[in-house]
Amino acid sequence: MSTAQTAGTGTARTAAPVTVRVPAKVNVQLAVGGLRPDGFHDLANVFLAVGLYDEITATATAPGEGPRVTCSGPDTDQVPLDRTNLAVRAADALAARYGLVPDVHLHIGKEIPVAGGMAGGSADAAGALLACDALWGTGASREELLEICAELGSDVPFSLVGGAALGRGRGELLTPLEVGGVFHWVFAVAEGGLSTPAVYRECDRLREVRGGGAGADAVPAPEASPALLAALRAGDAAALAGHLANDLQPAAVSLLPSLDDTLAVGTQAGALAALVSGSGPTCAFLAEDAATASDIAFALRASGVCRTAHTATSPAPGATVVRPAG
Ligand SMILES: C[C@](O)(CO)[C@H](O)COP(=O)(O)OP(=O)(O)OC[C@H]1O[C@@H](n2ccc(N)nc2=O)[C@H](O)[C@@H]1O
Ligand SMILES: Nc1ncnc2c1ncn2[C@@H]1O[C@H](COP(=O)(O)OP(=O)(O)OP(=O)(O)O)[C@@H](O)[C@H]1O
Repeated sequence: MSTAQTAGTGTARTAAPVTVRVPAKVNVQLAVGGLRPDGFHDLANVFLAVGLYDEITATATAPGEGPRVTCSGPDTDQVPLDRTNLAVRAADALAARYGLVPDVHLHIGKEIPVAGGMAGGSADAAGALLACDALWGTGASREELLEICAELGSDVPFSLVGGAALGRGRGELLTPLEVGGVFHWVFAVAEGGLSTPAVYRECDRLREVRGGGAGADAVPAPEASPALLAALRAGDAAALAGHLANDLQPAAVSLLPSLDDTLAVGTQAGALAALVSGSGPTCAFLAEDAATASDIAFALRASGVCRTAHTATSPAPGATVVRPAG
């Protein structure tokens, strides 16, 4: 047992470490509208949580020590271990709201690719928020947690709620969606990452070039596809395959043209459909069943077009406390 000191009240409590598991996401539809004055784009963002997880463990440290973060997993060297880490920013934000000193060690067990378009940093932020809330006994409401999530990043609210949801605004305003079955996926992880702002900038640049300089006014308001939402509701993989769409895909491919080869290999190996996940460079392949997903992952690994490939199913639950068991 360790001791947490809350600066706001000056009282010491004993608290066991808290571990939270948080899923990755794939955007089954990402409709990108025009550039807003605040630098974000209006979206119709259909999020689906997938069963690839980061685990965030929050442990109380000595009073006055401040936050500390460590990370384990294949991409550890690309994760910042200072106050810019999104998990630390989440702990800082919760502590600031409740007048506490964030004396906490956050350990990230990382499975989600870094800068891969699967909301890995966002997952860590949502996980750290929930873990610190439990560790410190702050008892923040769901609404308060969602508000802090939205301040931390556009994808962070979805990492907290999981399942499937339509994200409006810059992606932070969520409406839960019904999912009628299990979907089987393969994710091809690229060597290196892509910067999300750079991919949005490239999307704007391509639109300018292809629209003959017509600008943001020519971009239609983003709308979720009713046929795609119906396919999700029905749990119908073949129908969903026909409606997967990502407006950021041309930009990601423009920045990393080898993604076309990755998409082709997975498609030839039997995927129902292939697309870039969010801002990329991870490529997502929808498969008919678990056996086909394994075959596609094997073909992708053997081809050398990606660093590795994972299979996973969706939907997956949002951020969940796994230790201490509830
Ligand atoms: C590509 C997606 O992953 C799809 O879910 C998200 O839209 C990105 O969400 P995120 O990584 O949480 O992004 P944020 O941390 O909120 O924003 C990072 C940067 O991405 C760009 N950005 C992000 C969201 C949005 N709706 N429009 C944007 O243009 C902006 O340049 C912003 O400064
Ligand atoms: N806990 C964290 N895990 C990973 N990256 C982090 C974390 N905190 C900060 N970062 C920084 O954020 C950048 C983006 O990482 P992240 O894994 O969130 O990208 P992403 O999955 O493409 O994001 P999204 O899909 O939400 O656009 C990294 O390059 C890294 O510098």
